[in-house]
Amino acid sequence: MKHNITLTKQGKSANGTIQLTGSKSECNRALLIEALSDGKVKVENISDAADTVTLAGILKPEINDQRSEISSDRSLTSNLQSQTSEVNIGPAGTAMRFLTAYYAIGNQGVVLTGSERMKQRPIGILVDALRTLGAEISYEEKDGYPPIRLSGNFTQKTDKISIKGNISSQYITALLLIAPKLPQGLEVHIEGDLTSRPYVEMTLAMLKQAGIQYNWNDNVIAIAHQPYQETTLLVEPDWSAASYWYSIAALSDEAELFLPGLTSYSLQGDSVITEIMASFGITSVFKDGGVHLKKETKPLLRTEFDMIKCPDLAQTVIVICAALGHEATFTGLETLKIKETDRVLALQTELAKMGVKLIEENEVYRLDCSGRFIPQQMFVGTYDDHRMAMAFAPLAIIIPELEIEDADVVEKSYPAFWTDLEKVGFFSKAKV
Ligand SMILES: O=C(O)C1=C[C@@H](OP(=O)(O)O)[C@@H](O)[C@H](O)C1
Ligand SMILES: C=C(OP(=O)(O)O)C(=O)O
Repeated sequence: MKHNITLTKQGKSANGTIQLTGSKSECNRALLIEALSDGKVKVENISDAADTVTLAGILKPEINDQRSEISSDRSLTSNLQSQTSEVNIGPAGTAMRFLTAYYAIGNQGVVLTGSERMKQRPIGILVDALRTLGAEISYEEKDGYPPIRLSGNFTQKTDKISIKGNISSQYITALLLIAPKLPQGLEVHIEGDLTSRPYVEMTLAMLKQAGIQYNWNDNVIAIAHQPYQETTLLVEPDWSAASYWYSIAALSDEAELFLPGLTSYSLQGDSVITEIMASFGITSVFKDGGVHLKKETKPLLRTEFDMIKCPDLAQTVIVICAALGHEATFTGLETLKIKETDRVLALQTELAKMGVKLIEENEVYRLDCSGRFIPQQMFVGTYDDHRMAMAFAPLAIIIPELEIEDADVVEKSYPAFWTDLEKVGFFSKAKV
């Protein structure tokens, strides 16, 4: 059952310490590496993001028992336990792509499926690459989209594949994660531009931590067949989740927040939020084992933002600009249309409720704040997208009564979001 909440905020200051959950992206990679490592790799600081819990439950059937008690109707379960062959990963895109590669080279026949939205998120580019490698995969419903059937028969036919880089980096990560297990290793040739590049860098850095050597030259990444080394992968808190705290700081008159565990040398590309938010007067000081955010008043001069390396920050930054009435242009938003929802359309629809337009011209998006107003009340539609809920929630600082649709949507990456907000003076009430 979906339920909405009304969010209000007392005062315009935000002070406190917020312990964020582990990075969903790091955890999902770590779980795959662990599963492929023949027991050599362990994972520490596992995230409680629903997407990660779902993936862990599928890859580590022994924790399924515990999960069945905590699972919500959103985190769908794998039925590996009951020995049937359908694996349902719900709305977890990264997990869908990684498991496609994992089962493609395994010896277990499965049908891999997900939420209704997952059935609209393309997977054909990855399936084609895996078929070229030797996997047997067919589509159960619509060509190019989940659900897919993986036969469990795999004989490597080639060690070189070409793959488009501009649709989703997750396809490339999925291939790199299985590469060390392939008898002939793998050379991935990336065609055209590579979107979300820091996520590929994260994959390679984590493989390296697990003892895997690679070579990245121009558009070719090569990984030989090789064993994993014994190691423990320690997951850092989630920088994409941290972005909402930067947003709260930016919209407050006064803010001092401490986010333990975050580092300046993060594997997560979304740590670039520190640089982006410096332009909004938020300083980030790394000390005491985390990052201290502080609001300082300074003129906001930056007007161009390229989100191609950090697409998950796009909603956060666009909503902050809209809230501040700061006109800016945004590029690198192409992949937003195939995420949890069409995020461009969702932003356009919701920002229109405060008179702000996001106008596209030749892949450049201009935020037009000429008709902007601050309503007394606003209903925020969230479209099954956790980032819609979290990017708009800070608006409660400036909008007296904010209603947010389907509050549980945040569970996908940040289940404690609403309770964390209460620590700094937000108040959320179930809407009846
Ligand atoms: O590899 C990952 O962990 C992710 C890659 C990005 O996707 P795309 O490469 O599809 O942009 C990002 O948006 C997603 O939330 C997580
Ligand atoms: C796009 C996202 O996730 P995924 O692709 O894993 O569903 C996200 O968390 O913003």
